[in-house]
Amino acid sequence: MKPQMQRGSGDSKGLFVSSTGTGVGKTVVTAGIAAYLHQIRKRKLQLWKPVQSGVIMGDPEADSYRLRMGSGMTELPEEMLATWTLRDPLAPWMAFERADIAFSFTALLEEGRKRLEQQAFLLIEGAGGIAVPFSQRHTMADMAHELRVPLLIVSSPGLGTVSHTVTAVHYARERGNTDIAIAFSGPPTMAEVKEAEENARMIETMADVPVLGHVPWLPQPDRARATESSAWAMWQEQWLASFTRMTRFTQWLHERE
Ligand SMILES: Nc1ncnc2c1ncn2[C@@H]1O[C@H](COP(=O)(O)OP(=O)(O)OP(=O)(O)O)[C@@H](O)[C@H]1O
Ligand SMILES: C[C@H](N)[C@H](N)CCCCCC(=O)O
Ligand SMILES: [Mg+2]
Repeated sequence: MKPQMQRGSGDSKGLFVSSTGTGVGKTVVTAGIAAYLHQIRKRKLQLWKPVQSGVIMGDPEADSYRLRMGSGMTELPEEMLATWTLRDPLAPWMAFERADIAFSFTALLEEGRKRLEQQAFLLIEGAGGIAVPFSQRHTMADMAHELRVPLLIVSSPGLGTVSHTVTAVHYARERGNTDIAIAFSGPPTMAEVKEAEENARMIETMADVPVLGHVPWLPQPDRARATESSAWAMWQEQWLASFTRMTRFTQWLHERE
């Protein structure tokens, strides 16, 4: 595997978490990485969801809510976490259009660069998969590239993942990204260990990217318990107990902190 670092200017550090599609596990993985960097590594952190759609602020289903509670960074106001919260559950391009909002990619990048300058590691969760558009011209991959941060693509461990993941990596590269890794997220029922390992090997060989491992399957507190900080504390404790043993993943993170 070629070591390919993609870094912001100066001391800016961050990570863009994307995926092969929507609903694969970006929020769970981003919250889990944040809990690890914040609680175990004691790293100064910022969390950012540039655009979320299909929710309202404060809804326990909103990514901004789940990132804040899942990371344990409850001192962060939820409003700081998400720049745009759009009602319609659509790709940002169409969600902006339907809400009659004139979206500016340049302004979003400016905000990203300011956030990167704040002497804290910036964890960004994209919306949907890697090719999801903010606008006619710009996608999630463009944002990761423009901000010069490494890209983590969350994908499924099971049948179908090889084509989805290899395609996603090729697309990300075509849009300029060089430092790319994969994390599997999915229930144990989705793939036997042997199958997930074989899928990882095919992806690594075909796309020349590291597959950092299969994160724990650990459902977050449901809507009924989403306001209970003890339920989130238990989720973090269980997540960290498993995640800290994923040495390939944690090593990859340490090299980019
Ligand atoms: N590792 C995991 N453990 C437990 N549940 C998971 C895991 N990964 C994904 N899920 C579940 O799968 C669903 C989708 O996950 P998640 O919301 O993290 O996806 P996403 O990629 O962030 O979606 P979006 O594109 O809407 O932002 C959720 O119900 C979530 O709880
Ligand atoms: C509403 C959903 N949860 C996401 N935030 C947006 C997903 C957009 C997916 C667009 C697509 O790939 O077709
Ligand atoms: Mg999400």
